[in-house]
Amino acid sequence: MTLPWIIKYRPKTLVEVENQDDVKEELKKWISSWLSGKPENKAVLLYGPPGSGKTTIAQALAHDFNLELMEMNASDARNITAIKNIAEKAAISGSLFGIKGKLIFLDEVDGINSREDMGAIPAILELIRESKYPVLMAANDPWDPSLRELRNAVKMIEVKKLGKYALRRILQNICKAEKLQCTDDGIDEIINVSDGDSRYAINLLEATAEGFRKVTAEYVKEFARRKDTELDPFETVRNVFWAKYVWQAKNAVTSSQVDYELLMRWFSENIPIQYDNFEDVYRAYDALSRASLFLSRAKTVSWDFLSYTFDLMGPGVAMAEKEKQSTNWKAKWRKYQFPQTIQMLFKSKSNRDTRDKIIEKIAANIHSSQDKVLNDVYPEFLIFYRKYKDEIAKYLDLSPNEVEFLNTLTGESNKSENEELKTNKTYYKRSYSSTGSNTRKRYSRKKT
Ligand SMILES: Nc1ncnc2c1ncn2[C@@H]1O[C@H](COP(=O)(O)OP(=O)(O)OP(=O)(O)O)[C@@H](O)[C@H]1O
Repeated sequence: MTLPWIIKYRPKTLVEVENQDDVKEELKKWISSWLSGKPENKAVLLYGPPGSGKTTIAQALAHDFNLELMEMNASDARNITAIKNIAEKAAISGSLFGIKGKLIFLDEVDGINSREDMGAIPAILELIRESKYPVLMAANDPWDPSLRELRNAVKMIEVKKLGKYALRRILQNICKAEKLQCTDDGIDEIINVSDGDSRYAINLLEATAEGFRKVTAEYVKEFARRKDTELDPFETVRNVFWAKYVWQAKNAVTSSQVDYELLMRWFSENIPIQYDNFEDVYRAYDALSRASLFLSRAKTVSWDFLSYTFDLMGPGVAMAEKEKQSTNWKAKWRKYQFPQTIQMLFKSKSNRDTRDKIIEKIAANIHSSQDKVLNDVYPEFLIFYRKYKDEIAKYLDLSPNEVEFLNTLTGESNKSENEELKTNKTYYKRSYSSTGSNTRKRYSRKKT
């Protein structure tokens, strides 16, 4: 099975984690204080730049102390119900079978927007107070004023970005394990452009190896970081749709810094915009729905499934266009659209209440949970709504307010709002709950 290397080579134990000795020592002391029944601090917040190893350290810590890691990824950490849910479980001492203790891990708490996610921080504070288990958190930037109370309630531990020597060892070990020809200048080039971000460095090594079967400085430059591009979902989506070959599409998704779940919404929104042929649209949605399935399996069963998410979301969506097989194929330029569901996150509370009412009605009609409807059904629902407005309004018994809301939402997107969204990097950051807990933090993810 081909696993992304960031997952395949993620250290399992603290000993395997390069450097970060102070962090490891402090964490071991902290967990030991819990095990001795006198916890020094109820919660710890690990903070440091992306790819410095926060998620990796959390997982290795749980492994070494034989603790069950109860992870919440970036979007869960913004969801009050999800936090309360985990808090309830955490308030009960002893696990179901009394074998393993637990370590609660909330990734990317700096992604919480105090205005939009009102209640999330108080819920986390309550979780810390009530929990019978240690609560570990991670953030890139914990200095936002809205996180002040949280900072006061935890012990803060800084995770510094990895130095060149550590990064070199990580990359060289992978080259050796993969029996890959990596020149010294190739590794140097990766280290230079990665700026201490090990996730980026490993992804770049993998992308270069996959594209060229050899890692030299020259080849690495081909894939080198174009920061803005990577953070830009428009670019990732375009690179996938315009990929002529499987490896190009795969590279576009694996090197993107955009959160996987978010990326799925982008594809979901833009597949019918990019593809004209109905069968291409069908194949692309089919691949995307399978990607979504594997992502949820990756999060709940095993991160091994994550590689399928990459393959289906990138090459699966890209190769859905049959015409690509012809020699005359040319990429079609299209104006991509922001996912409607993401735009909603930025709208006022009353709008969100209206949306939630609609979701409640859909959920009741299809006998599904509201969470499922929001994540899996709602994006497609909006596409169908454009076509079958009247029928849907009648069937769901929508109020005039709800109809107006849906009409606005499915009409022309608001330019200034898009600009605002474009600058909100929080939503673009790949979470490895996606891979990390993620992925994580993502795929997320986060989340490898
Ligand atoms: N100290 C380390 N030793 C060995 N490998 C590491 C180390 N730190 C990170 N890595 C590798 O880099 C990958 C990314 O690290 P990780 O996801 O833990 O970073 P992070 O700090 O949680 O990033 P983010 O803030 O973006 O979530 C891991 O999958 C692992 O393979």
